[in-house]
Amino acid sequence: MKYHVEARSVVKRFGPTTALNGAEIAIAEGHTHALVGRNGAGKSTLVSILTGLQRPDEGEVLFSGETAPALADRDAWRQRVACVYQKSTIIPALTVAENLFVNRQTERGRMINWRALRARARELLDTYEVDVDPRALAGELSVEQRQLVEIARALSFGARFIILDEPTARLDGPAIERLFTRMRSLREQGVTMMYISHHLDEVYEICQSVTVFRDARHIVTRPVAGFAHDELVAAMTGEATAAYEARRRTPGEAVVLSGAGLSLAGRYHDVDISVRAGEVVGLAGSASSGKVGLAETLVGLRRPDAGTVTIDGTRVRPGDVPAAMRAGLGFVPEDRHHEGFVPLLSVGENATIPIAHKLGSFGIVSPARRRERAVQMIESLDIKTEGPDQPVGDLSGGNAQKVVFARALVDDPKALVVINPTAGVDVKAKQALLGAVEDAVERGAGAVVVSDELDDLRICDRVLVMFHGKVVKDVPRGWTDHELVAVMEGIQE
Ligand SMILES: Nc1ncnc2c1ncn2[C@@H]1O[C@H](COP(=O)(O)OP(=O)(O)OP(=O)(O)O)[C@@H](O)[C@H]1O
Repeated sequence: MKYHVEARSVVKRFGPTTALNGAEIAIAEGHTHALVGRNGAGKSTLVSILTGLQRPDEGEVLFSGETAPALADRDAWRQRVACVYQKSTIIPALTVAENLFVNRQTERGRMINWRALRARARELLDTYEVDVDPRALAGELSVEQRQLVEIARALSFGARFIILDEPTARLDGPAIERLFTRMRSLREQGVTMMYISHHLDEVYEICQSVTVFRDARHIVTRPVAGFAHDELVAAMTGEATAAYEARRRTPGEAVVLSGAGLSLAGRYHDVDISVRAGEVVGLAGSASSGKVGLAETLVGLRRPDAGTVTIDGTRVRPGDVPAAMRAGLGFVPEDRHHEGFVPLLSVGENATIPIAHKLGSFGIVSPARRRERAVQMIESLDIKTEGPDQPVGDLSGGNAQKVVFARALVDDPKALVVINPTAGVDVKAKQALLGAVEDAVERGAGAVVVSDELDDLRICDRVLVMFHGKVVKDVPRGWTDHELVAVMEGIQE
């Protein structure tokens, strides 16, 4: 078989952590090949090595049988491989055209000709059938449009190998389908792709072959056809894993979180929501439904144009996160990179921010108590880290998400709001996080779970479905995927 890309016996260490330990991958020409594994298995580290951003301590990378270029030769790497990361590399303050030609605007030292730049951008976008205005500011694009611009930019350097690192994590159902259609057409044109995802159903849908990494090593490579789901999960986790069983409970009477008459222009209109102690309420809907905006209002990240938010009996000042937390809120934001954690602070410091005032007298935090609490959280959420002193910025994506979760739970919240709580976490960790929400609810909290994932919504006692900024249906437990999706897409009320 002809391999487009190979990594052989790759070792990569970060201090005491061995992120890759003799890891291998070989991707056949023209294949869409999945790379899966638990959080911290070494997938992103392999991506950084396959894209020439990091040098392996041992081992080698080959493209079409030839040794990879020197790290400093960025152009040579760009011609061989492109990567669409979950986190955008697009510069929001620049236009689409500028982003497409960043670092290559001037040819032979000439002044930038803006008109020509836009025309070239238009041509490039047309070639790859991307319907985006080259004059638009990149920061105003949707996640989907931004990814398409990144794919077009990647292909424009001539790369025939694209890595997609969790590309669907922030896309809704229809956008995922459109991405898959595009991937199929790229494959027909002979483009080779490596696809990283924690959604195994996507792996079965779009990939032909799959490689499993576990604990920094290659475990198996097989065609996806005939690779049973249970077997794949067992290869990832090293053991048989049963499906998560949502628990049954009877919600109490007391309302612990409510929003009344909430409106925010362009997002949602005149919404009432009320969550009782011991109850999990889901919020579902497409990207334009307003569900994330509503949740962000409940936690104080957004100030509504009208309406009130009450947490555990306290009417909180709109748009004031600390006030909401003082009233008893714990939350997991949508974008962990912005509002979730402080990368330079340690795991322990991040996880205990909300209780800093309780860990010592006179506002001075006792390091021993912080450490003790942090160690408890690391154990209970199974966070893969060197220890509480490691900066969160060094953790793998899924493990950083668990730290954000730890922070949300550390002060025993009365009201818990989690937005796409399991984004980027592996199958087993997903169960641990959903279990942690159910535990908090059993201790008397009320929770709101906002998610694009039907699996996350299964723990909900009821799901409020939003469509174009309105709550259109209150769906009790027992729904089927098909029924819920139909309501979310506005097909059925
Ligand atoms: N810059 C770094 N400094 C220290 N440790 C690091 C660094 N980058 C990665 N690691 C460690 O290497 C290991 C592998 O991380 P990597 O990000 O490759 O995992 P992953 O498989 O991509 O996980 P996820 O599914 O959570 O994204 C982890 O234990 C991580 O903490």
